[in-house]
Amino acid sequence: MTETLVIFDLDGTLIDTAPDLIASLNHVMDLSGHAHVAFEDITWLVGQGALAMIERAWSLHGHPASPEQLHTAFDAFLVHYANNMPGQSQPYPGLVAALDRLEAAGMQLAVCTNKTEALARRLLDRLDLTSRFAAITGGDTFAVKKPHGDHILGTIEKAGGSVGNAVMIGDSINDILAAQNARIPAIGVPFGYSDKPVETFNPDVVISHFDKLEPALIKQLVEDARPVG
Ligand SMILES: O=C(O)COP(=O)(O)O
Ligand SMILES: [Mg+2]
Repeated sequence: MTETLVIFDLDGTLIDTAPDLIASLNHVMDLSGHAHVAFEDITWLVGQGALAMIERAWSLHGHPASPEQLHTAFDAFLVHYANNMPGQSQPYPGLVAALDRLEAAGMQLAVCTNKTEALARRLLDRLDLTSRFAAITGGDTFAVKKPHGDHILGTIEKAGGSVGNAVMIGDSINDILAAQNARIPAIGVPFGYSDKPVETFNPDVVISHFDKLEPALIKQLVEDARPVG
């Protein structure tokens, strides 16, 4: 049997990236002459990748972007965001200790994010976390991204895991839906960026802090998801 695989979302789950995402987004808003977005808008803007974030920010101010404007803004965002990493972004409290516990219990770890794979790798590199993960996949790694189940299935395959022995942890509807679509258990975290409470997406369990992420919980979720008989 393969090792148990614990798959993490990135923005709003592993790492609190909001201040840097908002700073780079507002840099782009400056370039295009639009008003800044407020920090509180993060819950509505993040989750579908940077392109969607920029599109939503422009619409928020009543300036729907043309495809050309969107791509120019996207390129400027990527440069600004990549150049300023890691900025203020940091792992959520208790994360590193939780990763240590899972690894000590023989579990494997992976990242499945809608960020571009290059940005995700660069950020995890700068925070010295890359070597922890058997696979890191982004919104542009496959033909589809979360909430499509194939983003998770592709991540499991890259990590050398199996569908019957994997769990997804995330902060947004895309993470929970992707887990449900891939038919693996979902753990919700309430400290990230979601415009609705994570429990409304029906994850199997919600943990309020990484202190609660114990190997026994993961094993139980995998066990409960197994078909009877
Ligand atoms: O950057 C985004 O919009 C989404 O990123 P996430 O999938 O890691 O939450
Ligand atoms: Mg997220």
